[in-house]
Amino acid sequence: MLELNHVSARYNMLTSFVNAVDDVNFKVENDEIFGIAGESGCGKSTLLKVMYDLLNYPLEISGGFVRLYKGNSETDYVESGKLKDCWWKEISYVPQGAMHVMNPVANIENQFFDTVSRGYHVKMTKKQIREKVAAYLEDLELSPDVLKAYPHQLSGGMRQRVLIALATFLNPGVILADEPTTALDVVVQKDILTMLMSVQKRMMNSMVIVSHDMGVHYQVTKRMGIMYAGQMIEIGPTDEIFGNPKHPYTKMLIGALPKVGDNSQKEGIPGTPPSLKNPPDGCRFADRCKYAANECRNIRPRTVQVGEKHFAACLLLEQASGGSE
Ligand SMILES: Nc1ncnc2c1ncn2[C@@H]1O[C@H](COP(=O)(O)OP(=O)(O)OP(=O)(O)O)[C@@H](O)[C@H]1O
Repeated sequence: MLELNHVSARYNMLTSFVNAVDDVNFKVENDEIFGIAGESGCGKSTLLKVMYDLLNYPLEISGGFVRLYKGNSETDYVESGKLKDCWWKEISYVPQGAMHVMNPVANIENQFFDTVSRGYHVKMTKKQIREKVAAYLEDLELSPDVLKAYPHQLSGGMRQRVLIALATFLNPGVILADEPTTALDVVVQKDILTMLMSVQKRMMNSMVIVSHDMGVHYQVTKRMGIMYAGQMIEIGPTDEIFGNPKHPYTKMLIGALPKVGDNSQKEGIPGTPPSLKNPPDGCRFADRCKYAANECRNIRPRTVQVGEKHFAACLLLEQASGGSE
């Protein structure tokens, strides 16, 4: 299980800050696929990096923490700053762009040797590792022949599958995947999503998928969060987000999706999100929201419960509910 406790993060540009993640608070349960959606630049990838403790300059945590629980324990955990010790074995990360993250001069077998040496503290011979890796690849319906290949010799889809195999080989409790299907054609996308789902089903771990593609969330995730301008503005079961969205932004996002048999003209969302260098004090969506009242521009909305396991941050919903978090 992974818990985010009022997490804020920013890029330190020396003369200013880009406040890419603002006060994000949620848990990813064991044995679930959780999705994070939102338009480009809203902070999805930054949030995933913070969840993995991949805090390279200029990115820094400016508030809160991430807590990674080991196995099913509620008392054995590690927090931001220490998560690196758990990389590969307890938590792993499939970054965007499989080509760029693999070592171009190492064949896939050597990349597996590397992974094992970073994640396992017990000694295994190369022969033992080779056998284990080959068996794992076969389980994932990947030919062990890929082990001899270099990344540039594989297709985009195959590289992504190998990356997922690498990230999941040591059976981590949490897997984070950033835009795992971007830049792949639809048939390959389907293969990748099927692979992720089958890995999760087998390991029964927590998986977090970041994607701007709502179709990916609809097909794969059980619960999801919608980000807007660095904040998590709605979170709930995926079928509720699609069937009964509450936040005006989510409503517009879902309303803009094409549906089979619906020939009506779809409306885009007018305007652009605010700058994250100097975001407004009130609701960050107010300038684009057709329901916004004057006070929405001044008062920061609190997160309120709007259904079973369903939460949204909107002043109008807060007023309607009486305002409990
Ligand atoms: N290295 C960086 N230095 C400064 N600002 C950055 C850096 N990386 C990202 N940002 C800014 O942080 C904000 C959030 O970016 P992020 O990449 O997390 O968004 P995203 O939702 O993942 O977008 P996309 O889907 O386009 O990747 C954006 O305003 C972006 O310009």
